[in-house]
Amino acid sequence: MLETKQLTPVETSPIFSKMVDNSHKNLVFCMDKATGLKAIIAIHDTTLGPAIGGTRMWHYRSEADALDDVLRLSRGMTYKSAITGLNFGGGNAVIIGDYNRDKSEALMRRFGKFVNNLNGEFVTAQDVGTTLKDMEYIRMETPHVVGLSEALGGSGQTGPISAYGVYMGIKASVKELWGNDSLSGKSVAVQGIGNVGEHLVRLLRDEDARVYISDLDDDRLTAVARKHDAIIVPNNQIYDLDVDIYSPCALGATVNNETLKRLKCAIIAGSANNQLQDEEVHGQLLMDMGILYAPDFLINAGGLISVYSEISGGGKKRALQQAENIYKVTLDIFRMSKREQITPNQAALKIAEKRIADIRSLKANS
Ligand SMILES: NC(=O)c1ccc[n+]([C@@H]2O[C@H](COP(=O)([O-])OP(=O)(O)OC[C@H]3O[C@@H](n4cnc5c(N)ncnc54)[C@H](O)[C@@H]3O)[C@@H](O)[C@H]2O)c1
Repeated sequence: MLETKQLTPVETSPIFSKMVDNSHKNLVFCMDKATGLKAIIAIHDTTLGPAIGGTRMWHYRSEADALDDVLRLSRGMTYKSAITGLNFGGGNAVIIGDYNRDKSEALMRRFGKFVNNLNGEFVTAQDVGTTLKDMEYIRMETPHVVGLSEALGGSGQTGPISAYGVYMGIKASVKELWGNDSLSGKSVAVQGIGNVGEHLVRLLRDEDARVYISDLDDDRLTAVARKHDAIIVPNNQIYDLDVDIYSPCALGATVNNETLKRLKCAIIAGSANNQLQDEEVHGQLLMDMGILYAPDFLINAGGLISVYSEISGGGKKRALQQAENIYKVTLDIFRMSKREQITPNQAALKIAEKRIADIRSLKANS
């Protein structure tokens, strides 16, 4: 008789448990010694369509941080598409490295080959640390890239339309709190004046809001302050300002235990993905503190709307109309949040998850 040997249980890998936690579908690790490429592609959900998401290049403190970022970003993309009514799933990619020092044509093209191997299950676009030029390099290796320059038939920079969507979300939040949506005389702290932030500053200043700005790039700060008559504040003081609105437009997780002790605003509404360090904990804390939070994945969907128009052929006018609709959806979310006594983030997730579940069952039964 064969002796059966008892196998010792395999220690649970933090990678797999992290995938299980948020039901991720696929995770691809991309490595190329010749170009120094180290990247991770995460596919969260493809119920509504191919997983779409940016490729971010960032000097992460650790590979674990990069993994956490890509898992959170890809999940956010699923809900962003779902709540905006687009037929995309959610995915994202991160390239680990300093975009000023480590980027090259060969590295981006090698990354493009990894994207191509996924046969269209993942479609990528520009994000923090990548440019339209990088998208052109990726396009040399795969058709599964959007947000190309207008000269190449793409929809061009997504910053302006993303900023417009965020502006709509801010106006809806102001209407919810103060009964009318005028920004004249309102004070806004914009953290990060990059592609989205600068356009947002312009829209806010056009409506006569008082705008404070911070960024890591001093030259850019001076130029934007001069161009739009905005007030520069040192990075570490942005959370202490006595303003009506805090608008995070740099990186995520800036709403956390530390900053919540300092923030004095009535509204948080910005473009950065994953602004709440912990959705449940900090979403609830904001509600308890009486700070109105406009869900990031809802109001920053302008860029996605823009690249969707590139694929669907909807055109700029249609994309602008869809971005304008963020105003109405944001107000609907606030109403649902009040009615059901849940946070605005939970309300937005509930609507997005319902759409995904409905379409999943429609597909299963057809
Ligand atoms: N570009 C889009 O269409 C789009 C769409 C949706 C969401 N977003 C998100 O919005 C945010 C901004 O996007 P972007 O395209 O403007 O990026 P960007 O790289 O052009 O600009 C980001 C800016 O933030 C600054 N910054 C970084 N860390 C900072 C800090 N700690 N304090 C102050 N400033 C800091 C950078 O110096 C840079 O100027 C990102 O989180 C991005 O994921 C962008």
